Amino acid sequence: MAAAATPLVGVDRLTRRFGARRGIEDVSFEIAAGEVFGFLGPNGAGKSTTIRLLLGLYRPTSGEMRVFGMDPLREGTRIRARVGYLPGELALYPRLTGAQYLDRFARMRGLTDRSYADRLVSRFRAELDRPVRTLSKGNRQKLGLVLAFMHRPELLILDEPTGGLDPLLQDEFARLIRETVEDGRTVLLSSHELDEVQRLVDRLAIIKEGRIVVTDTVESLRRSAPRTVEFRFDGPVEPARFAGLDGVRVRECIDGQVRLSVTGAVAPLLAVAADLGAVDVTARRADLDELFLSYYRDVPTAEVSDVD
Ligand SMILES: Nc1ncnc2c1ncn2[C@@H]1O[C@H](COP(=O)(O)OP(=O)(O)OP(=O)(O)O)[C@@H](O)[C@H]1O
Repeated sequence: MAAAATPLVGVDRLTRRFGARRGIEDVSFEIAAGEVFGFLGPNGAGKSTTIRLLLGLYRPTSGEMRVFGMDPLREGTRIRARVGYLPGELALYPRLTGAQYLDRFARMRGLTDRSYADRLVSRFRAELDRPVRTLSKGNRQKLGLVLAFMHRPELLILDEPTGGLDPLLQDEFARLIRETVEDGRTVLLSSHELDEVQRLVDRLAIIKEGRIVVTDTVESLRRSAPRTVEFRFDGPVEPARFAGLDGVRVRECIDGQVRLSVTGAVAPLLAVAADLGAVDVTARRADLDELFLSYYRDVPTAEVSDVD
């Protein structure tokens, strides 16, 4: 999906250093209204730092950013009033109960109609009666989600949202995300888990060591992701016959069994296989795992080692 003329979130060459330490470097992306945008990267890549900058909680070293057309540094309070934020590390006062949290957040946000909040509580089976210090990680996360969504904010910023949720609640969360965008609202979802991101988002940026390495739609990334193709022959074959083909990488060649990673056209490959007398073929649907790992490992896709 192309970003709208005025993106809801716009980040341009944003850099934040912590003394000599890297935070993020030259990060640029845009999020259009109504989009679910994924921010994917390994631990320490810079996801939380970017989010904190967008919320006006950190001052950038250099670069530009806008949220709802406003500058987070000067108008952070106004921005935060329109955002539902689930931090990666949910810091809650240990003695307060979930119910007390809900009351406080409702008052702070001037929320008089609590019916949506109540529905969220029952959907996520959030425990409201116990002090939060006695809650498990998953139960704290459920409370955090209710607090982030309860006032139907225009923009949800969710840092590692499904950590600790069981599979049923992860499905419930996926439904909530879909409803949120059907409602015309926008979601920025940060995660280090590809599965979580590819299931939920339209477009994503992969960040590594503080820099964006790719920004694209999940659909287009999937199209460019390598497929695994395996051929079986009656006897040993020469792998060089395959290795010379464009977009083909030989991952394994043992006796008559050849396993390949294929990103290019398949016709030349099938011609070689037919010429060598292939007796069987299996092909696996392209998934993002190998592509994703290639970005994580910082080697070109064609050089990725076996990930199976
Ligand atoms: N307040 C800080 N002081 C010093 N360094 C910091 C601070 N906050 C972040 N960093 C550094 O910035 C880099 C990016 O960290 P960040 O927390 O943004 O990563 P992340 O992608 O959110 O990781 P994770 O998935 O583990 O939460 C790291 O090298 C981290 O050590």
